[in-house]
Amino acid sequence: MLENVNPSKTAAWKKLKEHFKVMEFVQMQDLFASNSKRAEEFHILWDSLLLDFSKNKITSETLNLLLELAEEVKLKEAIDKLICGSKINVTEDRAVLHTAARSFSGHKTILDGGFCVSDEVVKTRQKIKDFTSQVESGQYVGATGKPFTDVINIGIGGSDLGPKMVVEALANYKNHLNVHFISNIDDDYLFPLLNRLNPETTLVLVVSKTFTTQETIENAKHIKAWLDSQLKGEISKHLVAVSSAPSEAIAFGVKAENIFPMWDFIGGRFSLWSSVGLSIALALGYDHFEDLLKGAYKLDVHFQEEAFDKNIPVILALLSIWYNNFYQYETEAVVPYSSLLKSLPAHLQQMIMESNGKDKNREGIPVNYQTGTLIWGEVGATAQHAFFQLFHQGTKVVPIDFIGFKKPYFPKDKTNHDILMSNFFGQTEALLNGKRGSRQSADELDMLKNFRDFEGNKPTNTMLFEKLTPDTLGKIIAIYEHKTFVQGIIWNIFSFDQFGVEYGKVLAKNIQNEIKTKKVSKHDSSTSFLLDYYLSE
Ligand SMILES: O=P(O)(O)OC[C@H]1O[C@](O)(CO)[C@@H](O)[C@@H]1O
Repeated sequence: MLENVNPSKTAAWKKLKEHFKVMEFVQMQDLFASNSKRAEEFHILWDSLLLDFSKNKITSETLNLLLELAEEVKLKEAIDKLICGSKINVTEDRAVLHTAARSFSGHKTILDGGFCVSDEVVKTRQKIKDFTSQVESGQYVGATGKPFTDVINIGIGGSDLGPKMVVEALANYKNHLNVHFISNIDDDYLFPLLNRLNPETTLVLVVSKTFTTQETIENAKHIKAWLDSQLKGEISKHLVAVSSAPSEAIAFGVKAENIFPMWDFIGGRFSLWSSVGLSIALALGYDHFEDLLKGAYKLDVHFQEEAFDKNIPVILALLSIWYNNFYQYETEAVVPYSSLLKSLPAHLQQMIMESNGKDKNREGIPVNYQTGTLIWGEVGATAQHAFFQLFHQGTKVVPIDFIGFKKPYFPKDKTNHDILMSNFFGQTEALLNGKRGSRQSADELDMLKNFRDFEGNKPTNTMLFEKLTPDTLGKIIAIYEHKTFVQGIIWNIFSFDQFGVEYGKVLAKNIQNEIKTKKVSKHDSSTSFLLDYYLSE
């Protein structure tokens, strides 16, 4: 069990509140002016990742108090409990072991009842490896004997966002298999895709932990019917399931040997490291999938062993707490300077907001402080030309994570990469320093200067990696997973359930029946009004 500590009652929180009164109007430019070694003081260099967090509204006192808070909420004990497989997902009575799915420590994690997670992980990795190499090599073929060229991954939420993001991000590592992702129920997307594909050479992965998620199952039924109508022969060769409900998958028509396990100790939004990552292995080849896992594993070791003041996820989480709970900034942005990472913000949205969007503490009592960061973003430099204006001159402050790479994938000519990265550095500089004395000519109106000048003082973290590789991407994702975990611990909430979104699914099912029978039962007057209008001819 996790300790139950109300963060707002801790000594550190009280001291942080007092300290905030001093810091609230401090200008970061002044902090830099008074300390020429600020960047040296506030950075972490680990495994060729440089995190510069000096452009934040902190002093060493702020950091020490935040670290005190981490101690008071017993963060170290919580991390150990996470990694060793304690049942910290209390509301669902489960352990939380996504780290075990990417562990290479050789350490055996045994659950109550004697189930050896590590043996199961090793067995599953081998199954993924064997299947992937058979499909890649053309040894495993479809109903008409042809090798596969395309793979459709049907899944939603964690069964889609993570794998899709990784496959896109590592496009330069791809093999000849084209992997397509279907998540929404949307014929306008599904039909054109199926029209483009040849059923003879299309492999279908139905990825659903529960095997009951409506969007996934309806899409799967539709695609199965498409295979059935177009192919003569054994269409089960085209069907693979990733699920913790094998009997449902078999009832659907998947052969037992084509079912890959999902375990209840890995939440959907943390599952890309497990069989849910089968689409990743198929798209990139197993070895690259394993490199991704190894990158995340290295970060796990860093997270568990490094002192908190040099611990990347811990520092990022503490800064986020500082802004969320003291400055009361409501959102955070993540801006990766690589077009390949365009789906990273969407993956992080599910991972962070489904985890920490909770208003009750671990005793079930409403919290009296803010939880759950709102996260959003887009790739740089595109984002600069979309919403950065508000970052620079808006009334809202949005702390931003800048993620960049020293080298591009194709290193021959760095010209464009250098331009991209000049923007990366230039933006954080402008956000820090703002702009003063903008009058362009002697006779220009003083008034115009007011519009061109801006004060800066906008916080950013800069994460500079060597290159976007599977190993690097594994680290990036794991950093945010652990940052999310740390925040959940500090906020004293349960980060691994999702009852709200599950209830939404139930209501949708009821309404679907009403639409089918055209009989609207009792809802609030707005919902009834809308349904009546929807059903009217
Ligand atoms: O894998 P499943 O069971 O189909 O669930 C898909 C997604 O639905 C959710 O339960 C809610 O969106 C997520 O947590 C999960 O990733």
